Amino acid sequence: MTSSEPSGRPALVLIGPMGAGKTSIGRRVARALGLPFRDTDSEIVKEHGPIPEIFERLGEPAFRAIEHDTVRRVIGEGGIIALGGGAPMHPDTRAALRGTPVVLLTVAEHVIAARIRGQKRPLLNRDDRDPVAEWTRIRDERMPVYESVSSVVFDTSSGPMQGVVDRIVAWARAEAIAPQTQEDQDD
Ligand SMILES: Nc1ncnc2c1ncn2[C@@H]1O[C@H](COP(=O)(O)OP(=O)(O)OP(=O)(O)O)[C@@H](O)[C@H]1O
Ligand SMILES: O=C(O)C1=C[C@@H](O)[C@@H](O)[C@H](O)C1
Ligand SMILES: [Mg+2]
Repeated sequence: MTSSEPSGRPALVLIGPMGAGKTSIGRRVARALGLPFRDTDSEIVKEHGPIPEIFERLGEPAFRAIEHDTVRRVIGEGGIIALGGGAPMHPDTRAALRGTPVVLLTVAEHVIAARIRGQKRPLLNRDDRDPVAEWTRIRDERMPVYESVSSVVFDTSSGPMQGVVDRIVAWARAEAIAPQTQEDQDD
């Protein structure tokens, strides 16, 4: 069986800080590989409504519990999966990631302001705190955890998004965790 067939295991999971590109890049990687794409934030929104409202109504711990249930379900479904920025902080989620190829996307602080502008991210829009300073604080706090569960790191700060997509697709094929091109199969 190749990893293009549903195996009950994800071909690849994307993690990383808010705005690193997990959703945008994950969707394109899935399209390039002909695999299904799931985004845990979108799944949560479908079932529970907008994320800022969940934070407001129920608080962050309740969001994390919902998120963990969603991640566990989605991980069981296979394909290319983008996690929410904070998902790997849950120990059970880290355990669920064991044995799965995990791609860490990073992005430099100097480009994050443009990416998060105009978006509602509850952890970055608290009180009168500066969203970029909050982003950096949270990124620094989480980075050791991200690194501890990742198989490979790609930075998305510069160059066209498609360049990162191509590098992830090539890596996934080289690691034999994604369908090969016809040329590869003919070798
Ligand atoms: N080279 C690039 N790589 C990734 N994203 C880029 C790039 N250049 C611009 N962007 C933009 O940055 C934003 C990345 O946001 P995206 O929602 O994909 O991040 P995310 O990692 O899924 O964040 P979150 O943790 O909040 O879900 C998008 O609006 C995307 O168009
Ligand atoms: O980094 C985080 O904690 C978050 C990232 C987003 O993907 C959402 O899951 C939510 O806004 C929280
Ligand atoms: Mg996302």
